Amino acid sequence: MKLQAALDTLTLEKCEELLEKAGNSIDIAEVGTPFILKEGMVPVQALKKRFPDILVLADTKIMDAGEYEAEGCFKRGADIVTVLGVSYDETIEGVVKAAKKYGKQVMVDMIGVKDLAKRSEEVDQMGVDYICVHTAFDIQETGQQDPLEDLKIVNQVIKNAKSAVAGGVKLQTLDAIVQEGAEIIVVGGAICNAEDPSNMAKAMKERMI
Ligand SMILES: O=C([C@H](O)CO)[C@H](O)[C@H](O)COP(=O)(O)O
Repeated sequence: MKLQAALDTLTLEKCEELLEKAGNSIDIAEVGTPFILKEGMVPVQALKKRFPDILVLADTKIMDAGEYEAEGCFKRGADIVTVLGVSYDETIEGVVKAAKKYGKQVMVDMIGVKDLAKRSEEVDQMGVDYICVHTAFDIQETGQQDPLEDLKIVNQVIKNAKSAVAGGVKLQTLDAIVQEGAEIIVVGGAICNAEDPSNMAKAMKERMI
């Protein structure tokens, strides 16, 4: 079970400080979508160079030119890229093609997917590595989506890919997710906004088996 720290709001300097202090607990450093929108691929390149042993995920949320866009990320050091589950099959297949070319990995972000079971079954046939249920930041407070329930749906239908979960995961909600099982647990705000981010990352990783 891997801990993925979603780096959405910290400066590159703060991200490096976090990985320096808690790198043993963080399996995957996610350069989050807001970070990429602000800085492009610069943090992906910088983190990969400084922490070659930590997997770097570029949270690009690709949904248009799959192969072309993914290739640009892999060339710049990303180990994993994200593509949206609501994309056309051709886009997801293009990302998979690029990943195979570079020996890298693909995470499909199921944010906004209406029929999670059906789409997960479809995506599971496309050679992707991870299928990630994701409660969008903008609906986390509404209570209309439960990451744990979504994870159960995906775990029931996948045969090839591994599951991942993202969106509002906190120390208090971690144990139930760990019990259900997911290959990757993505945590953003609960780590980055903690009083001591490195201690929080360590505490969360300790609870993951
Ligand atoms: O992908 C993310 C979000 O859409 C911002 O782009 C986050 O990295 C992901 O949701 C995890 O963050 P938290 O919800 O803060 O744990």
